[in-house]
Amino acid sequence: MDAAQDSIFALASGHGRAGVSVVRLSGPRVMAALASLTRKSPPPPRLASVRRLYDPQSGALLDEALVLVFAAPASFTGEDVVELHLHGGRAVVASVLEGLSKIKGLRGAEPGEFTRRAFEQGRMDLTEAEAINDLVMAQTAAQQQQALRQMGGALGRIYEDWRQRLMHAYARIEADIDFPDEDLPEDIVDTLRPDMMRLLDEISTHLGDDHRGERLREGVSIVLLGAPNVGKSSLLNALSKKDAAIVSDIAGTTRDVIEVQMNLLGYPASLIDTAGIREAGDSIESEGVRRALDKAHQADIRVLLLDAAAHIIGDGDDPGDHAPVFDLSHLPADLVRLRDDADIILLNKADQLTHPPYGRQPGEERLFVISVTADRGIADLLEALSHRVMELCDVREAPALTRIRHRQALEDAQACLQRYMQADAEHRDPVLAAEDIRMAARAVGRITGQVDVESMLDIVFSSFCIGK
Ligand SMILES: Nc1nc2c(c(=O)[nH]1)N(C=O)[C@@H](CNc1ccc(C(=O)N[C@@H](CCC(=O)O)C(=O)O)cc1)CN2
Ligand SMILES: Nc1nc2c(ncn2[C@@H]2O[C@H](COP(=O)(O)OP(=O)(O)OP(=O)(O)O)[C@@H](O)[C@H]2O)c(=O)[nH]1
Ligand SMILES: [Mg+2]
Repeated sequence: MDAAQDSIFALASGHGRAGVSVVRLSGPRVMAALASLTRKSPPPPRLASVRRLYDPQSGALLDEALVLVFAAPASFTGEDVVELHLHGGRAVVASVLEGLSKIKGLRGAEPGEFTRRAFEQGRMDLTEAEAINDLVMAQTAAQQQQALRQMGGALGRIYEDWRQRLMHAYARIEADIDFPDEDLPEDIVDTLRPDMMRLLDEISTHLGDDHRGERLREGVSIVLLGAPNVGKSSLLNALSKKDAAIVSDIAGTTRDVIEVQMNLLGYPASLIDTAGIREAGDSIESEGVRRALDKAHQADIRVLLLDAAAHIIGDGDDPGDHAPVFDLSHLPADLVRLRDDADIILLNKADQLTHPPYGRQPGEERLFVISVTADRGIADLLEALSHRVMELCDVREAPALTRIRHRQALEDAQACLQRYMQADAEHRDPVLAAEDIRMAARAVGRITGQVDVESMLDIVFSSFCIGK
């Protein structure tokens, strides 16, 4: 039996205790399955109906459920769909899933298999299917908005427009090769050049978005770095308002990477605490330092923490004195090596200074004096971080590119078009020009799933939840 002929089922709602749990079924056998579960004729499509459910083998009563039927093709998958809205709970759900697995022609669904069927039935393109998963995974409002835009087809329409223009150009070159028009000496490849130039521009602009859409989908990483004992874990806990990391006055407390998810003004970030960087005492700590540096290299935003008292020249002991002057010249060697101008620098434990100048330092965009334990300067810092996160994933030209799969396909298309543009007019072979355009069209078509996708569907849908 062809896999698409199987009927599938899965728990579509969350696991565990719940008010209602939804088990969804899709495929040609689901109406028969419903009959053997309810021992009654099915309710009419789209009319919510209460039914007792029985185990198809033992006949034991399993639940009193709300049943919904969607007849093909007017359903989410385009196939016959049955939904069982169960009294939530582990035993009820388990017994119903168990009952379903005893019915011939039915099997548990793979991750993303419902949405995959919707794609295979032509109810949506691949970018829309991916957006459904993004919507499920969305943790913040901005991610939700981006997923909804893509789910509505905004991204797919751009790619499909590009593919159509390429196919059109390809057809014209092919026609010219097959039926050269002796009266028109104008070279078709030259004629198409301005169009293809414009298309190449559009693709390049879309690619040159600094990964904003991808970062919005994945979240911005903020890594806290510094020598042991400077207060990195304390800061993680303060910013996230969670007791996520162990704090102690023993240098070398944190040895592993600790990550908390944050929602900053609707934008997603992961805040990452790391082991203090120093010549490590033992092999566990040195592995911790290695992981810290690893995270530092992948970070979107690096926050370097220093002990304010250790980096000060004259701390303004006399009340009339100027603000203290900080000297950042003696940082740990590893920090010096990776530091750059975009890094945020924090001078912590400023409560130990006589006249601490809390907050952002005048004339310095990224230098903050703070005290985590005294809660000074933290609100300013959070605001600055939020602003930076927003900058990093605020898509100016919506809809934006949202995943590496799309980026790679567009880079392929871009390379083909560049080859087409660069070909010397004198020595151009129209057959090769046509091939460049055709390859560009194929690359773009892979994004929406127009061409060449069978081999990658497993990869695309495996990151989905079971039941979606
Ligand atoms: N209970 C339940 N809630 C759900 C879903 C579901 O499958 N079941 N969805 C998914 O997981 C989403 C809704 N998606 C859906 C999309 C289309 C159709 C559907 O039947 N479409 C028909 C008829 C449209 C109409 O009535 O106007 C069609 O397009 O032909 C159903 C659900 C979110 N909430
Ligand atoms: N006075 C003062 N002490 C602080 C401040 N922030 C943190 N501390 C203390 O400094 C010590 C070390 O804090 P942690 O947050 O564990 O430091 P860490 O940078 O994570 O240290 P490692 O995990 O060892 O790298 C603890 O005793 C904290 O209470 C501060 O602003 N002022
Ligand atoms: Mg720590």
